[in-house]
Parts: sequence; C-alpha cells; structure tokens
Amino acid sequence: MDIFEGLKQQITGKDVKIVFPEGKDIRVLGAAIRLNNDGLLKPVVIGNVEEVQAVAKENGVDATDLIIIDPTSYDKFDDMVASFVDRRKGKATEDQARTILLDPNYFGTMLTYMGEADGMVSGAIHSTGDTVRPALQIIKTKPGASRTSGAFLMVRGDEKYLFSDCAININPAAQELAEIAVESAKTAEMFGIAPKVAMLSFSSKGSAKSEEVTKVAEATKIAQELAPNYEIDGELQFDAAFVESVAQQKAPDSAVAGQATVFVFPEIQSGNIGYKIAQRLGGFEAVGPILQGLNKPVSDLSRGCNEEEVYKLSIITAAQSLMD
Ligand SMILES: CC(C)(COP(=O)(O)OP(=O)(O)OC[C@H]1O[C@@H](n2cnc3c(N)ncnc32)[C@H](O)[C@@H]1OP(=O)(O)O)[C@@H](O)C(=O)NCCC(=O)NCCS
Ligand SMILES: CC(=O)OP(=O)(O)O
Repeated sequence: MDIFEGLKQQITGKDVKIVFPEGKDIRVLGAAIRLNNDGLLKPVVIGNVEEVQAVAKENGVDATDLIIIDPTSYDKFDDMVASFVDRRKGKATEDQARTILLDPNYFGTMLTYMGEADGMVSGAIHSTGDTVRPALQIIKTKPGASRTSGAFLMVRGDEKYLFSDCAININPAAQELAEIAVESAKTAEMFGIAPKVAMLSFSSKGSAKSEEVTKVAEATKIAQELAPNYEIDGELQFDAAFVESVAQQKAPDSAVAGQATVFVFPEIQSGNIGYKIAQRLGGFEAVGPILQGLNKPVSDLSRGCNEEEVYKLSIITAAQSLMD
C-alpha cells in the first residue's frame, strides 16, 4: 500500500488537531482546506479571520469550514501567557510573553503545548530557526532524546529512504550524531522502512584520515552501543552505502553497506545540500523536515514547498501525534 494511504487510514476518524500558523499562505491554506474536506484532521489556522478568508476568496477556495484563531482576540490568551512564563522559568516576563505570543509560531506552539492542538506544521514562509525555536524552548525533547533533529522522507516511485539531519544541528558532536542515527531508525520504521543505517562520510572504513572521519567512526560506535537492535554501520561514503558492487569493494564485511535505507549525514551542510540534490536533480519527493525527538510533533516546511508537500507533511505530523 502507498505509504500515505496507510498513514491516512491511521489518522482518519481520530479528530487530530493540527495548527497552521501561516494561514495567509495559499499553499498552507489550500492544504488545510483539503485535509479538512478529506476528513483526515481538524486544521486550526492562525491569523486574522477576514485576512485568511480574503486569501481563500482571491484563490477561489472555500475556507468557511475552518477553525481560524486570531491571537489578538484569543479568549484563553491570559492562560497562555501564564503557562508560557511558567515554562520559560525566568527567561520571559509577563510583558515579554504578551508580545512573544503574538508571533504565530510561538502562539501555535503554545496551543500544541497546552493540548489545544496535537501538533503544528509551519515554515512555508518562516525560516527554520523561527519555526522550530519555539518548539525547542516550549515543547522540548522527550525523555531519552537530548537533541531534536530534522529528517526527510525521500520517495520516488516504490523507493523510500530516510535522510537526516538535514535541518537542525549545524555540526553535531559524535554523541549527538549517534542519537540522531538511533532516532532516524525509529522514524524510518514509522514509514515501514526497515532501517539499515549508514553513517555517511567522505571515507569508507578508514580509507581517509581526518577529525571529520574520526567523528563519524566514533558516532557509529556509540550508536551501535545505544541501539544494538538496529543495524547501524559507518563510516561509509554514499556509494559504499547504496551500491552493492561498490560496497563489496569498499566495505565487504558490512551488513549495511550496499543496502542502506537510512542515511545519516555528518553535519547539516551535507545533509541539507544532499536532500535538495536528490529532490531537484534526482526526482525524489522530499517530505519534511520531520522533527524527531520532541515531546509533541512540530514539523518545519521548506520555504520552497508546494501545497502537496504541506498536505503530506501534515498527515505525517498527525500520525506522529498518535504515536507519541
Ligand atoms: C535550531 C536552531 C535555530 C537553534 O538555535 P538557537 O535558537 O540559537 O538556539 P539556542 O542555542 O539559543 O537555544 C534555544 C533553546 O533551544 C534549545 N535547543 C537548541 N538546539 C536544540 C536541539 N537541536 N535540540 C533540542 N533543543 C535545542 C536550547 O537548549 C535552548 O533551550 P532553552 O532556551 O530552554 O535553554 C539552530 O541550531 C539553527 O539555526 N539550526 C539550523 C537551522 C537551519 O537554518 N536549517 C537549514 C534549513 S532547514
Ligand atoms: C529544510 C529547508 O532547507 O528549509 P528552507 O528551504 O526553508 O531553508
């Protein structure tokens, strides 16, 4: 069965509420309307009601059935302010909170934190930093995960892979990279991908020596210790990880080389560049970033996304909310 058909079945009838802080963007609004009409989830759109309805009208779509919340007239705003001040533990005063919470990403994140919604999808018009910072500060990571990281589900026909971290940790240390690998294996399973995790580098099994290579080799060892139940191996070049004949030559004893399904990049530059090359040159659909390791699901779109990607990432976010 198509991966998204399976996820749709999981979320149908569960009344999952997903917040969309970018209600005035037609890609987001169009996806929210489709998700609502398809009965998959209950979108909660943030914005001025008249402005959101005007965008819908201009684009010939009907947003009258959507729940739209304007932070400036939200009836539980005082409760939200108190909850935020408490959560930030001395890092924000009440006055500061009143201003901060007018930011739609902070407002949407707080709706999720307070249980008024089950998850959030944003980032079509905001940078990753502005989208995810509220989640890092408020929702925070779940027990056992010290960092959040951003994975992409890469789909082309029947092929599906997971790439990470393409979005959050700029230059993770070995321990952090190991955690990213383990979280990525768990995320892959959510999509029915049997995880064979390749820790990527420009070196395969010691073919080059540098501190960058040492970091990936160390991360591999830590990840294997953290999760002996998963097949994780490295350090591997992409060709050694992916192509059987190259694996025979470069890493013949590896159970992952040549068969990898989960690709863990050594730092964000290679991860972010790598997924965009696969997407734009390789014809893969890139759905994400799916944030891993948070207490509640928050997903950060790429600003280059289209309506279909918003639709699909929202389905994933809703499915995550039922798993946590
Ligand atoms: C994600 C990012 C914005 C966080 O950086 P930042 O805002 O400077 O974060 P800070 O270091 O000030 O930390 C803010 C809070 O987030 C937490 N945090 C930061 N990174 C975190 C991570 N990876 N996982 C979990 N929590 C994290 C901090 O502990 C801190 O919490 P606190 O305020 O409760 O103490 C930053 O790492 C970044 O810019 N990453 C790259 C994003 C990007 O441009 N990606 C490319 C496009 S997808
Ligand atoms: C994931 C990503 O690269 O996001 P953006 O394109 O918005 O920077």
